[in-house]
Amino acid sequence: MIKVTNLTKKIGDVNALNGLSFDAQNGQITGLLGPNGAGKTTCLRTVFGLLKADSGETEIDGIDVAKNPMEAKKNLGLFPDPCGLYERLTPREYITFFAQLSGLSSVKAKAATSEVIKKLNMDDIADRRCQGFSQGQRMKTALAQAVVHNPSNVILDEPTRGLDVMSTRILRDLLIQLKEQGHCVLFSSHVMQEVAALCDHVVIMANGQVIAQGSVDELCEKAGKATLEEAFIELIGSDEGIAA
Ligand SMILES: Nc1ncnc2c1ncn2[C@@H]1O[C@H](COP(=O)(O)OP(=O)(O)OP(=O)(O)O)[C@@H](O)[C@H]1O
Repeated sequence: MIKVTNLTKKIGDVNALNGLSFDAQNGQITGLLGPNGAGKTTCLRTVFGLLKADSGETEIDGIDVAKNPMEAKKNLGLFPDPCGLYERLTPREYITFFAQLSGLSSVKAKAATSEVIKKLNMDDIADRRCQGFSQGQRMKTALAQAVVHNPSNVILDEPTRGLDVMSTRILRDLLIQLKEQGHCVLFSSHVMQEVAALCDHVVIMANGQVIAQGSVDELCEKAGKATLEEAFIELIGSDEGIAA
């Protein structure tokens, strides 16, 4: 479970986070929606401990990220930019390397890597160098890296940006798999259909604050609209955050 409470973060003159509070539960996919500059990336970076909030708390499974970052991160996987894989490594080498960085011994890292490769149906590419991989193959490798240490929580910042239809479908299926295994999945997106199709809980934010949150149905009901896209526009007061 991920819990952020009253987070504030000023970057330069901008209040990127302005008293942000929400929970993301285990066994659920939670979507962060908001217009450009709403604070989604800043929020996810703070959750991962890459940024330090000025005030407020972030907890991963009850562990305070600011006070106990190493312990908190053991329970957290961050889906990296799939373009940034080490081209000369095979997925098996790459995933094992990150498993060890997460604190697993060499033997346990190898076993965990074999397991995640099987789980994500990657046996056919596991021992090829990443160079030349398709976008879908890159994504699977990146996701395997994020979940190899079996974290209970996974965060993804606009994971389907730039992906083709097939790769997007692969990623969606993987996120549903994680949810069904009881993980807490938190991701940001501008794609309304994706959020509506995948998310159990949606947090709409603007100006570093939560504007509204709930299930897609609850948000539609609150806004008096039939679709999430219309509800978003009504609640935010503009259509700025919707992907073209
Ligand atoms: N390194 C930085 N320097 C200056 N301003 C920053 C920096 N990082 C974030 N900000 C500002 O903080 C605010 C929140 O930015 P953030 O990237 O978190 O928004 P976002 O919701 O992820 O936006 P987008 O949907 O466009 O990716 C914005 O006004 C942004 O310009």
